Amino acid sequence: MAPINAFEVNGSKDFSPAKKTLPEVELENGNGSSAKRQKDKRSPGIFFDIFIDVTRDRQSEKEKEIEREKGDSLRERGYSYETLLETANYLLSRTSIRPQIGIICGSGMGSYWKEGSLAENIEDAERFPYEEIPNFPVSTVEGHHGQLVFGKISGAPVVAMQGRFHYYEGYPLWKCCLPVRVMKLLGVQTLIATNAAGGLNPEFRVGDLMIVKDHINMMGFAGNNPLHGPNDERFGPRFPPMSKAYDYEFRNIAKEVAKELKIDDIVREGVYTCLGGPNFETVAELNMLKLVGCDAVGMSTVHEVITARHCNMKVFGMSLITNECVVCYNSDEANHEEVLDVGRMRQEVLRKYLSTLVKRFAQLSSAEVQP
Ligand SMILES: O=P(O)(O)O[C@@H]1C[C@H](O)[C@@H](CO)O1
Ligand code: HPA
Repeated sequence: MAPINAFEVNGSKDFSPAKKTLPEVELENGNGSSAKRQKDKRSPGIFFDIFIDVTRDRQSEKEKEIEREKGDSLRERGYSYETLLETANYLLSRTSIRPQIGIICGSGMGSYWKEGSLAENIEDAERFPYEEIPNFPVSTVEGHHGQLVFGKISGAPVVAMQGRFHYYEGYPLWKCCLPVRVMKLLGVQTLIATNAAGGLNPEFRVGDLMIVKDHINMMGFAGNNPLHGPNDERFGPRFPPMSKAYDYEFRNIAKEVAKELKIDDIVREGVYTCLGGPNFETVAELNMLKLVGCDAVGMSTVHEVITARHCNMKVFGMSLITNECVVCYNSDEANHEEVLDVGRMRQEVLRKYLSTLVKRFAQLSSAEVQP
């Protein structure tokens, strides 16, 4: 039997290369007028002019309506550039800190308890409870502090979220990520997003730290994305690339620093994914996530990183592996207390590691702006 030729479809052979130019098409606009009709010599001049004017008026009315709706829906969502600028200006008028780095403290990293955590060790700290910040959501997770902390870490000006917003709390993704855009308007150039996560990679151990190399946006597969809806170009483009989401240089620095601090035996690198929560995953779900290349699973971060990259912030992601994911039916079940306990046990290491990283990232950024 003759081998099947990939170019042979339904018996016809076409080996010609793809045409470089596209065939001309006649475009019909939304109101039914077309270039052809405009050129139609048989149309009586005066009626034709009136027809064109009416069409043009209708078109500009329609455009205005679309613009109005776009503005309204953004306002309704409390997410307009102007609204977030109001929030950023409120904060800037109450603190002298001009943060360069934004940090989101995950479940194991100071969002639940004060003593010893990174967020509690910020120098010259000025704290803003979320409920006092205009247009800000409030934390509903029990035990989350829910405050923005401005100050310095190793001399670098920072703002830290002590408690984040999760989708499972009932907030839409854009609202979970609102603080990231506020950070951008505060002048933040680098986002450090941390989280607690279950380890899927069989080589990971509880208490390991995973530098996030990439993510899989599971919720995005179903169309749930923080950038869904009208796009405001002042934040970023309609179709942002996401193939360099986690900064390569930051990841290398994190590996170097892990060696310097002699914690490289617990520092890993891998792919993070986020599901909506609040339930922990089924065995079948975890097996599927493993199969598609996820090393750790959590309930946050992915949408924050998408929002940060959309507005051109550099991103570093770090997961604390708080539990081994249960991938057979006779193992113990995951629970939130375990997540918090591991966070508490690792907080000293995390504080040291992250504060060194803040210092190095800040040095890198200031070196980049030198002429
Ligand atoms: O805020 P993160 O993503 O660190 O919190 C994880 C996910 C859930 O909120 C919680 C589960 O224990 O930890
Ligand atoms: O196993 C987990 N699954 C989802 N989120 C988590 N956060 C900590 N551990 C986990």
